[in-house]
Amino acid sequence: MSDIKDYQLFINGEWRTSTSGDTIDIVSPSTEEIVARVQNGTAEEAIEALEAADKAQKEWKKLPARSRADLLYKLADEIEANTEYLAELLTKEQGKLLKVARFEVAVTASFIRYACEGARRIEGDIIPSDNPNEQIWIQKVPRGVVVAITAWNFPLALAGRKLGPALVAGNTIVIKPTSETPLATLELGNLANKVGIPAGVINILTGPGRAMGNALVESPICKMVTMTGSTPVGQQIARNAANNLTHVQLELGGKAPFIVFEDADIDAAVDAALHSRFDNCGQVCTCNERMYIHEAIYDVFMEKFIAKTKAIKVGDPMLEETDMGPKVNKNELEHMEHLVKVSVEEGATIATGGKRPEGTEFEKGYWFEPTVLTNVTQDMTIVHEESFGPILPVLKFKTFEEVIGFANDCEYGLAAMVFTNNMNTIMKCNDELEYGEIYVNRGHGEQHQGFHNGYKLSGSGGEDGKYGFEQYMEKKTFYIKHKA
Ligand SMILES: NC(=O)C1=CN([C@@H]2O[C@H](COP(=O)(O)OP(=O)(O)OC[C@H]3O[C@@H](n4cnc5c(N)ncnc54)[C@H](OP(=O)(O)O)[C@@H]3O)[C@@H](O)[C@H]2O)C=CC1
Ligand SMILES: O=C(O)[C@@H](O)[C@@H]1OC[C@H](O)[C@H]1O
Repeated sequence: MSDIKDYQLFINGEWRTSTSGDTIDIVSPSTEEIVARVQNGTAEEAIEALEAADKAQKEWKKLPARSRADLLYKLADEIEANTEYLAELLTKEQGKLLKVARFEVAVTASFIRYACEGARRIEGDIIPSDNPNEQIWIQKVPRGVVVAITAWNFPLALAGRKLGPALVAGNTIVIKPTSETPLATLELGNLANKVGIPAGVINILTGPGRAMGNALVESPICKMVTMTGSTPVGQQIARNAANNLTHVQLELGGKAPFIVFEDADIDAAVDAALHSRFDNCGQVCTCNERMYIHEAIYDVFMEKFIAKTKAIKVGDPMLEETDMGPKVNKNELEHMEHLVKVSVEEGATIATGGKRPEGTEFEKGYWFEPTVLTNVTQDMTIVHEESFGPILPVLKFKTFEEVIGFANDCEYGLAAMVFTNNMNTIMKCNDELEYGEIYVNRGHGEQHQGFHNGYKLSGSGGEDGKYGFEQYMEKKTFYIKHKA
C-alpha cells in the first residue's frame, strides 16, 4: 500500500476527483521522492467552485461578523491543534525546517485570529448633507467571492493571511495554492468542515496557475483577486482581471537592501543580516537580497559575517540541529547556480559557498550552500535580479547619498533594512528610501497589525492590518432625505 496520499479538490464542502483524470506529483525537495498527488483541476471545476462560493456568500454575508469570527476562531484553534501534522506536511512539501514549519502553522492561526479581532470594527460613516433633512451614510460591505492565489514559500500562512480577513468581512473564498506546495493548504478543507464553516464558504482547488488560475481570475463571479507570488505572474493576473475591472491585491517580488552605517551595532547587524538572508533558505519576500556596508566597518563586519555564514549547517530539515534546508525545486536550484555563474563572469568573487554541498546526504535533493559574493558592483545582475535564495552580494559605500542612490536603484520597492544609531540618519532613510516596509536596527519580519505593502513592481494594494482588511470590502453610500 503506497503511503503517497492522493488529495482531491475541495468544492462546496466536498472532496472531488477532477474530471481531468490527471494529477500533479508533489515532490520532497529533500529527497526528490513523491510525497503526495493532487488533482490537476479543470477550468470547468474552477467555475463550479466560484458558483458554490457565490451561492454560499448570499447567506454568509447575512451572519453577524461576530458569528463569522466565532467560526474562524474555531478554525484557528483546529489549525493549532494539528501543528505537528501540518508542520511535517510543510517540511515534506517545501523543505522548510520543521521548527520553522511549526512557526508557520502558529502564524497561520495568528493571522486568522487577528482578522477575527476586526469583526467589531467594520465601521462606516454618517455625514451631514448640504441638503436640509438629509444624511449621508457610507457603509462597508463585502465584495462577494474572493480568489486567493498563493506562493510556495509560506503556503499555509499565506492562505490564512487571506482567508481570515476575506471571510470576516463577509466574503467567501476560492483558494488556489501553488502546484509546488499545496498540501497543508488543502488540509484546511478538512478543518473547515470539522468546525462547521458552511459548505461553499471555503473552496480549495489545485492546478497550474496558467490554466486554473486564469479561469478563476477571468470569471465575472470573482470580485477580488488577492495574490502572492512573482512580479511577472502578478502583472499577468492584473491584465486578466482588468477585463472585469476586478479588484486586485498583489504581493510580489522584492530585492531588499540591507544597509549598515558606520555607527551601527555590528554584532546585531551581523546576526540580523544572516537570518534575514538565510532563514527558509532565503525564500522570503522581504529577505536581505543585497547588503551595503560602510567602508569604515567593512573588514570587521565581513570577518564576523563570513565566519557565521560558514557555520550554517545545511541538511535534513526535519532535524532540530539543521540551520538551512534545500531550495524548493530543481529549477530554483539551477537558478542559484546560474546567478553565481553570471556574477563571477561579471567580476564578483565567491567569498564562501557558490555551489551544491558535497556528501552522500546531498546526492538527492535541491541543496545549495549559503553563498556570499564580494567585489560586487552596483551594475551587476545579482544586485538587481531577485535571487529568492541563499545568495548575498555585498557592496561597500562611502556616503549617505551614495547608498540611498544604490538602494533606490531598483525596480522593486517592498522591504529595506537599515542599521544605525543616528536618529537623523534614520529619519532621512525614512524620507528617502522608496520602500513600503523599512526595518530599522532589526532584520525582516512583518507584524499582522502593520501593512505589508510593496511599491513599484513589488505589488499593489498591500495586505495585513486595518488597511489590508479594508481591501476586502466595498463602500456603499446612501443619501437619505426625510420629512421635515
Ligand atoms: N510580496 C510577498 O509577500 C511575497 C512575494 N513572493 C514572491 O513569489 C515568488 C516565488 O513564489 P512562486 O510561487 O514561484 O510565484 P509564482 O508567481 O510563480 O506563482 C504564484 C502563484 O501564482 C499562480 N499562477 C501562475 N501563473 C498564473 C496565472 N496566469 N494566473 C493565475 N495564477 C497564476 C501559481 O500557480 P502554480 O504554481 O500552480 O503555477 C502560484 O499559485 C518570488 O518572486 C517572491 O518574491 C513570495 C512570497 C511572499
Ligand atoms: O510572504 C512572505 O514571504 C513573508 O510575508 C512571510 O509570509 C508569512 C510570514 O509571516 C512572513 O514572514
